[in-house]
Order: sequence, then C-alpha cells, then structure tokens
Amino acid sequence: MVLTEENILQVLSTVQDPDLKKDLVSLGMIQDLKVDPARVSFKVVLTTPACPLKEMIRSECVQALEKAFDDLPELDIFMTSNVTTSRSNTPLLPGVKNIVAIASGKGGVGKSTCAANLAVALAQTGAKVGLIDADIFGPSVPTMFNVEGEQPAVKNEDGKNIIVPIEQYGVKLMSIGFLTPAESAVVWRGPMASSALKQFIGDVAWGELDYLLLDLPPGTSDIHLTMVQTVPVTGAVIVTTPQKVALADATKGLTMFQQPQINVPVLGVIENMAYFTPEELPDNKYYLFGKDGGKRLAQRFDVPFLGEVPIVQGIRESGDSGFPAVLKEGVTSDAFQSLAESVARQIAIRNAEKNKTEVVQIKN
Ligand SMILES: Nc1ncnc2c1ncn2[C@@H]1O[C@H](COP(=O)(O)OP(=O)(O)OP(=O)(O)O)[C@@H](O)[C@H]1O
Repeated sequence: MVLTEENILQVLSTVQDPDLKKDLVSLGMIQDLKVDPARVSFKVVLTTPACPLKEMIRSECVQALEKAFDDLPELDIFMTSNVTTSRSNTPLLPGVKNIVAIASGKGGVGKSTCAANLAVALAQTGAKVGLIDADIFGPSVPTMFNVEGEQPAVKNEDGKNIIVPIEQYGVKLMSIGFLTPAESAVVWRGPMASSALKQFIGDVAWGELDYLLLDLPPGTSDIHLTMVQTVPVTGAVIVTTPQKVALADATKGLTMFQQPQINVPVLGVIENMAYFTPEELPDNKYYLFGKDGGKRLAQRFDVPFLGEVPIVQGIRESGDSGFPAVLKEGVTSDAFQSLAESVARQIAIRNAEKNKTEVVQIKN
C-alpha cells in the first residue's frame, strides 16, 4: 500500500472502539493526520481521559499500520480525549457535559464515600470534575475533603451574585455544610432543601466540567425529583452493600430512575463493602454482608456492574481525616480508580447509544 492520508485512514477504519462498537475513523476519533516520508502523526481523541482501553487502542492502531505498510516511517500517535455529552441545550449549567447522580436506597452504605473517591479519581485522570453534596440533611463533603469551616466566595457575574465553589484535590465542591452549620441543616423542611439544591445548580460558578457528580440523600425523596426536574441527568449510579436489606432498598432506588416518567439511564451498580480485608493481608477476604449481592442486582435489572470496593479500615479513616482513600496508593486506590474508569466508560457508551437527556417533566 502507498503511504497516503487516504490509505492510512482506510487502515485505521479497521480499528474499532470496543465499547462503542464502531471504527475510530467513522467515530471522528482520528484527527490532525499528517503524513510525510519521515513521519506519520495523528491524534486519537477518546471519549474520556479515564479510558481503560487507551493502550489497547493505541497498539491496535500501530499493529494495523505496521501490517499494511512495508515502508512505515516513524509513528507519532498522540492519545487525547474530549469527553462526550448527550445534553440537549438547556440554559442551566451550559458548560457541564455530564451530570451523574450517585444514589443508594439505604443510608450508610457508603454512597458519599464512593462519590468523593470517584470524583477525585476522575480528576486524577485529567477530567474537569465537580461534586454537589445534595445530601442536604447530612452533608459529608466538607469532612471528606478536609474543608470544614471554609466558606465559598461570592462573585458578581453579569449583574448576578454567584457562589464560587470550593476546590480541593482537583474537584470543585458545593455543600450545604459550607453555608450553614451542619446541625441547622437537619431541621430543614423538604421544600427548603429542594430550593437549596436548585441554588447549588443554578447559582454556583461551575464553569466548564466534564463530570458533575451529585451525591444524593439515601432513599427516594423530593430532592431526587427536584434534581431530575431541574437539570438533564446523564445517568445514575446505584451504590449498595451486598446485604439483603440494603439490596431491597437499592432496588427501590434503581427502579425509581427507571420509571417511565423519570427515565434516567442507570449507568450501573457499585457493590461497596463487598468483603472485609485486612490491609496487610489483602488476599484474605471475609464476606461479612453476603457475597455478590450487587452483582446479582445488576444482572436482575440488566444494568452494568461497575465494580466492588472492600471494607478497609483505611477507607473509613480517610473519609474522617478528609483525605480520600484514592489518593493513597494501594488496593483501595486501585479499586476506586477502576470504578472511575467503569463509570466514565458507561457514560461514553450511554452518550453514544441513547437519546439526549432532557429535564424530566412530571405532571401532577
Ligand atoms: N468500603 C468501605 N470501607 C470502610 N469504611 C467505609 C467504606 N465505605 C464507607 N465506609 C464508612 O461507612 C460510613 C458511611 O459511609 P458514607 O457516609 O459514605 O455512607 P452514605 O451511604 O453516604 O451514608 P448517608 O447518605 O446515609 O449519610 C462512613 O464512616 C464511611 O467512612
């Protein structure tokens, strides 16, 4: 084969994105192709910086080109990303590409811990990430990010006062805990809580974000409805433990998103506290709350299983000390990084396959 741009594109169109099941050329992922006798260079623009298949895709490109051209010169492949979105044009949060709800049925299953670590793990990949602590009645973000007592600044933009989110570990944060002492938040009535959440969405300078995670309160409440009625939600992640009582509640949480009038895609299930493991003996696993409950829940509802997180003393300590576990190298960090990859991957698949997200209109 002669070394021309056209022929190179033809060869690269035999390489598929395994998740999106289409070839890189028709997906528009090959950009800035330059061919000269001494060098061939191009960019592969992936759908997320957290793409777990990055190396595999690169080596498939190299192999396909080496096979097709005898006289292949130096190859310069630059792997980059542009996070996809499926948002329709709504005036709220115009710069935010994906809004992801992190929900659970039961309280205390580790939803906030997973949300915090996912947010940091995504930011570590280079994505622009925000986290809203929508758990108005029990905000935990200030503690988990070691920013208790901090108060966000207010700035004037186009004649309107807007709140500047607090930034920590590369994540933009907003929590009711920054605005009122935590004790006073618990006496809020439902409508006040809903209007506070609307403020977090509309009156905060979120700017450009690839992923805005919403740490929802446990259960199914007004807050959940407010959220889906206020912004177009890309998808929901359900956190559960493998225990029977948690699974029963997680089922309610999951089916709430799948109700026809809400219809928010479920990106998958995370099984937290999947087993206990002493940090110094990571091969010893004790299934305190039962085994594979989250996996079975995902199978039953035909949604992806995103991964499992063990119970590790360090995760609890990290939460309390305000230094998320994913920041420390080790088994738990690996678990949260691979969860973040799974979530980002499911968002990319969702954006490629499903309709645009709309704000939910609920008729009384
Ligand atoms: N995998 C884990 N290993 C050890 N401790 C964990 C793990 N996941 C969560 N925890 C601890 O369990 C407690 C509850 O976690 P978390 O606050 O994240 O739950 P939650 O589901 O958000 O609760 P709620 O929304 O009801 O406040 C915290 O003390 C947290 O540090």
